[in-house]
Amino acid sequence: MTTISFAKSLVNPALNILLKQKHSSNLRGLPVISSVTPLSIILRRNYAEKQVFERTKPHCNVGTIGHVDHGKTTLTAAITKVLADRNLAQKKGYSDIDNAPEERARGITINVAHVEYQTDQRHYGHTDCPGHADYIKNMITGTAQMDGAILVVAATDGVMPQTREHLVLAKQIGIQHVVVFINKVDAADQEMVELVEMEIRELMTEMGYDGENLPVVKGSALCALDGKNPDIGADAISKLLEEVDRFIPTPIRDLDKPFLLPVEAVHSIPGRGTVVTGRLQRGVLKKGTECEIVGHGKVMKTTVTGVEMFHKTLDEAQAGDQLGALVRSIKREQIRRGMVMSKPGTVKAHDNIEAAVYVLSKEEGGRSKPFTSFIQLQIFTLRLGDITLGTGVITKINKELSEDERLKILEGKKARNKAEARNMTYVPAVA
Ligand SMILES: Nc1nc2c(ncn2[C@@H]2O[C@H](COP(=O)(O)OP(=O)(O)OP(=O)(O)O)[C@@H](O)[C@H]2O)c(=O)[nH]1
Ligand SMILES: [Mg+2]
Repeated sequence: MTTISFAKSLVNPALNILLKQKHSSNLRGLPVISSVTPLSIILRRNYAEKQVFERTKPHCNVGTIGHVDHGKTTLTAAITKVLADRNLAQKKGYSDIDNAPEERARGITINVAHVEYQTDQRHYGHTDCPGHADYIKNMITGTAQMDGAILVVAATDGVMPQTREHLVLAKQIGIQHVVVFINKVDAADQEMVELVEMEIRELMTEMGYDGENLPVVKGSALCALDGKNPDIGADAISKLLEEVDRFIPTPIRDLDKPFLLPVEAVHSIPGRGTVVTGRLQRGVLKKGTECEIVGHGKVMKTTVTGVEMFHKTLDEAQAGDQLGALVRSIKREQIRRGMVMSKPGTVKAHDNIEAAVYVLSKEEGGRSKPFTSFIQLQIFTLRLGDITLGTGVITKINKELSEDERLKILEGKKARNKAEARNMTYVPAVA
């Protein structure tokens, strides 16, 4: 762990780095990096037909993570199908979830997608994350919204690079409860499935989870989706959901604190106004509430004139809800990702923070080269207590450089001249 300082960024070179702990805070206008949320598209389409959301069960946010093509989206679709058969969800087809043209063309998930379903116990918001290494920032944003995760591992492949990487990230983000689904058992023999289970339990232990005891469910999302082989299809999905209900606790939400909503996306609804979407991080948000939108050097006062979750209107959103808030007299262009919506006077913007960071090693999907002062980083999700933030530049790394280290930087052509190199400090990627 190394202490470094961040300031506002000018550019966004990609880097996998997670802020773990806040030492002092000073943040202004750090954009929240996030992905397009289909929730907002749903909101746009459905704002007119308003159903009312009734909060009859505790709400929990889960989602699917894992290596590319292991079946996360198929599983998400299968869950909605199995629950739709019990009137607990609206069935979502595979193409309803991966619905961007590029996703369809490439057959991979790029943006996270949010779907909604219920079990007998709870109401769920489910985020389907992309597995492809190129979209890791979307995965991080998606995972940051989860209270627990479903790790999908294909029995045909076993543990693959993003299985490991997603687990490292989930752990760093603070996901304490992971249920494993070994998928594609229709295409693998029994021996292989058992080997994969051993492999994944070992990996989970290595990552600091209770690998021996955590639930591992085996099945085939595709069979469930196609309504075939119920023992590995629908029944396996039901078993998975039972384990999710049992193993992932409903988090205790911070309902008493002033509300705070980091802006994930902003949309304009013709005839209605501007809608801000995101996950309410703390407090409750009611229709008619006065609020401030803070960040990027601005503080704007407005009133929330409507609140929605998964197409339905809400009288009151609670911490943990993935919502859309209609705001009065503010144009879409005035609000950007990176701002937060909060109770007036409770949040101040800063442009400097000091933080302890955990830097992913090359093996964990991070970089192999050292960081230098003034390097500009993209920090996909920063969890500073309650705040989720975005991009930054390291202005100072509090570690002295040895002569060798300085030379290494020079060789790496990070410094423009020797004088610059002498003033640089650097931190090696640590495991
Ligand atoms: N045989 C078999 N194939 C499956 C199963 N589940 C998914 N697949 C296939 O595996 C491929 C990838 O499935 P996806 O659901 O797109 O995988 P993904 O993990 O969402 O992929 P990314 O989001 O791009 O990382 C598709 O061709 C699916 O039809 C299964 O249970 N059995
Ligand atoms: Mg997918």
